[in-house]
Amino acid sequence: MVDDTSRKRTVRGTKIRASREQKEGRKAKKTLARASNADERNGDTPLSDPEEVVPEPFVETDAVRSLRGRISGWLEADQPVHLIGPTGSGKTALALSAAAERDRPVVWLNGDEAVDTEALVGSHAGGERYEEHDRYVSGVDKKTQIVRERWVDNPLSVAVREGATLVYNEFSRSDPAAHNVLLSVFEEGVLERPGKRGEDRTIDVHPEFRAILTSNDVEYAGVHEQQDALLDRFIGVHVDYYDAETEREIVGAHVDLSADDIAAIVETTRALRDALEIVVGTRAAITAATGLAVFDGHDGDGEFDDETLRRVFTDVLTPKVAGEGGSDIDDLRSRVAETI
Ligand SMILES: Nc1ncnc2c1ncn2[C@@H]1O[C@H](COP(=O)(O)OP(=O)(O)OP(=O)(O)O)[C@@H](O)[C@H]1O
Repeated sequence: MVDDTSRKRTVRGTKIRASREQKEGRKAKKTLARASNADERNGDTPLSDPEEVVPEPFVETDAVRSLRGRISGWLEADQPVHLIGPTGSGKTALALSAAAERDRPVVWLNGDEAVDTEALVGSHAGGERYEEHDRYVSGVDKKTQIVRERWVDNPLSVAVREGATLVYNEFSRSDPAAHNVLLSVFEEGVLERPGKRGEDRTIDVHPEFRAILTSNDVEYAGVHEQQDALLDRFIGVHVDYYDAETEREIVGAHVDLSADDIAAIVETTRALRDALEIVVGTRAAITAATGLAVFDGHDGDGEFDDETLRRVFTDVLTPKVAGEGGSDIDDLRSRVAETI
């Protein structure tokens, strides 16, 4: 019977070549380590394939194609594009369609009060303690304690590094101070990661990185005014409501109603848009159509009766005035009734 102690001694004294299995194992471990580093760096930021972000449905009329052509042209000219327009006019759908046209991954970011520099760029996710065991030579177990600072990149860093198209929706809802890091991205092609320690504190902007930002017109409540120095670096494309034909096609693509019904809904939407001070976007037309498809309410001639149209449009638009007192809702009801 072989004495265990002596076997260890013998083995320790012999130079052992790593077996093929050991080599394969180490290679696999390295691959895994690389993959998990990438996941870690990307944090929760998904990199979408361009075809995944195509809005569904997406209607392309001359008006839509012309706007998207302008956006795509400016992106090709390496200019960040800022889509500005009223709520529900189609900015997000256009931004995603233009992003999908580029054959690059897409990173999505939603602006709001909570977005600060860290949320854009990344942060330390705490220290991670792990033990490294060296069992290369059987019988020898060398342990080393390593504490590694984990840094997790957020959407801007991921997009800049990967050469993605960043779609930054409702950009003007975020605190303008958070956007200081954007200046050097667009001006010098460098992203600084404040808070990051070590040599890779900055990232060189990938040549294929592009940004499409969307904002409601600045007069809308709750929107911060962004610094001029930054706005100056964007191309501004105004996205107004589409022409009636495009709106009809859009509403018809979303809701299964007859062409006559869709035409009546779009005509009513556009009349209310002109008559009321509140924003009556294409989204409102789609929502009204969704309701009308359920409530029906056709008269003897097969047309929507006015009373049903009034009720549905009042319900759709009430959230825009609710909270400002009951009299505003009464006012809305009578203005809708006058228009329809
Ligand atoms: N070309 C299009 N084809 C199909 N649907 C569209 C198109 N453009 C806009 N829409 C639809 O119209 C509605 C409003 O569009 P979107 O959300 O893009 O507007 P927005 O201007 O980004 O709105 P908000 O300012 O509220 O974010 C959505 O339901 C969207 O799907």
